[in-house]
Amino acid sequence: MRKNSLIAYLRTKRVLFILCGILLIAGTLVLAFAWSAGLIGGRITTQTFLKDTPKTYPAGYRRAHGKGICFEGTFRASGKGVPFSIARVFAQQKVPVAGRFSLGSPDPYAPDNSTRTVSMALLLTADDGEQWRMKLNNEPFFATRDAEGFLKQMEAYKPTPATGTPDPARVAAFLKEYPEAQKYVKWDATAPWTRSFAGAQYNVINSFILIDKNGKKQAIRWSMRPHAPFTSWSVNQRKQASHDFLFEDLKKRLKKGPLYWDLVLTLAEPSDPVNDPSQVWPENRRQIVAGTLEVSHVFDQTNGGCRDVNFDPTRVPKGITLSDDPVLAARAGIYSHSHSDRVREIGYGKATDAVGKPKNDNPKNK
Ligand code: HEM
Repeated sequence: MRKNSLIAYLRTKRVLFILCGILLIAGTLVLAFAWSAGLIGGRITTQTFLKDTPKTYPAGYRRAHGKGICFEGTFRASGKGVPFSIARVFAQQKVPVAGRFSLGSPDPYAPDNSTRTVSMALLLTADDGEQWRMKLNNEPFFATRDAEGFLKQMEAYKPTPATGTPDPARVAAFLKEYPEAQKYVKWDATAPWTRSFAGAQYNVINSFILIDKNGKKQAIRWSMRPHAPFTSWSVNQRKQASHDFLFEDLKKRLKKGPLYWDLVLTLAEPSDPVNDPSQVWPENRRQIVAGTLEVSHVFDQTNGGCRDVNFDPTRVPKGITLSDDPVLAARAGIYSHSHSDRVREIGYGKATDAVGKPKNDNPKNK
């Protein structure tokens, strides 16, 4: 081989070698992105939690807790939270609150007797500009120790087409993998259903950490405890209840005057699990009433207000931080996706009912 053609040959080899290297790196990056987006390898991402929901109802609605009503109110701090946290909300006399009551069902047209889950979402804005957002349910605990368990629970309890009921073998396999969910199943089967938003206690379920002025940390959970007494309905009363019974009841009560809930902080002992929302803490834990929420009036969610808010529970003010509860961490991403999807649908004019236009007038939105 002559010298020139040898050099040309080696150059071609080098170019090929470099090209292969570039392709290998690019391929690896594409695969890594696809894996992290959950497109290959069956990895669970925040999108996995939302994949089934958008087609079941019109655009612009929350992917869960679709039926809701906005409210405004005021939080009055008692001052008893101040020794535990520098968050301004614990000291400020009057904190404005924007909120939302909802049903757990994703369907914005669900009848009020179709689910036992009722919820309260809050956004407190203190005078130092710090916000505290939260979502609370009337359930006292989460079914599973992690968010993947929630997906598996949904899957296991899906009715089979043949019988219209869940497959007992799938349920048994789920309960074997997540034995802690037995507690939730029992609660779900036996606890009375609330007959009013006003008398329900709303629980944060995940754990958070308070930080005081010396940097000392205290793990907590909290509840909004109603001043109105809890009322439940019999199975018959529930069956016969009107479609919007709970929302109508709320409006009627508010015509007579405001409704109140105490913000009750429960302080963890060092032995209490803060990273597992399926585990309740012993009943004798110290509790502090850090203030009282007054709800003064409600208004339709189609008119804005709470409609476009993401009550992301990981948006906490200075003086409160997140625990390492994996369900809390997973929720942030799920809520962000649900929020950006629905707000995008509204922004691009795809939503009709969600923004108060005639119901289902655009078949593309179904
Ligand atoms: C892995 C578990 C969970 C999943 C997949 C999930 C999913 C969702 C989704 C997609 C939304 C709609 C969010 C939006 O568009 O703004 C939502 C709302 C909500 N979630 Fe969850 N959630 C989970 C756990 C929880 C827990 C533990 C609680 C109770 C503490 C909770 C309470 C709520 C409430 C109250 C709302 C309605 C908030 C509002 O009115 O804007 N969720 N959830």
